[in-house]
Amino acid sequence: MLATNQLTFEYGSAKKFAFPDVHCANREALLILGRSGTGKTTFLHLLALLLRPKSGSVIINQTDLTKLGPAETAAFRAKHVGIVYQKPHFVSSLSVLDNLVLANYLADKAQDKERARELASQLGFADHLNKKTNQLSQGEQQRVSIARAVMNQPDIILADEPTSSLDDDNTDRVIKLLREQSEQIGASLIVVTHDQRLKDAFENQVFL
Ligand SMILES: Nc1ncnc2c1ncn2[C@@H]1O[C@H](COP(=O)(O)OP(=O)(O)OP(=O)(O)O)[C@@H](O)[C@H]1O
Repeated sequence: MLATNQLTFEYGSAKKFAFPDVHCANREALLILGRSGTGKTTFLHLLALLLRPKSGSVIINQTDLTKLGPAETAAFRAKHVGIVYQKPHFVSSLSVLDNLVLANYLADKAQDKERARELASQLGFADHLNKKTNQLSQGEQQRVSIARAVMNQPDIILADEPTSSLDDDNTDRVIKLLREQSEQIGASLIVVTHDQRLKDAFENQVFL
């Protein structure tokens, strides 16, 4: 479960944001829509406490993330939050498999190569596990990114514009995979996007 309460943020005094309150229960999905520049990435980064709000709270399960110190926040995020970034960030010197188990390492968990292989076959990139990530197409990298986000069975999955560079077929596929994965592990799924194609795929929507 994720809930926010009266979140505000500033990039200096010229750029101020007051975000609407959002709530997303376990197994629910929420689409946050907004045009370019309305603060979607900023909002997603506040939900993951990658940015610290000026005021307000971010509650995940029973924990108010804004009350945690930096080290506790990083540990909480690694264990409980899976993030699919707008542009996938991988360690380019590592294989796809090692990029996946890196998520275990960062969450202080045992490396689970079996789960990585299982996710790779579910998400359709099992043949690429030993390749470097830059040898994969954009659509394949996006699927690896989803697998990495769910490696630790997080409570919350946050996805930033996961479909903006994909064609219609891959867009449908990525949204289906995100929804299936979040339902399988009982997570809350929050997607921020300007991609109007996603409007029909989500019942719960908030506009920034
Ligand atoms: N580090 C920063 N310092 C100052 N201003 C910033 C910074 N990051 C973003 N902004 C500004 O804040 C606003 C919101 O940016 P943000 O990236 O959150 O928007 P967005 O809705 O995700 O946009 P897009 O859909 O184009 O990715 C923009 O006007 C941007 O220029």
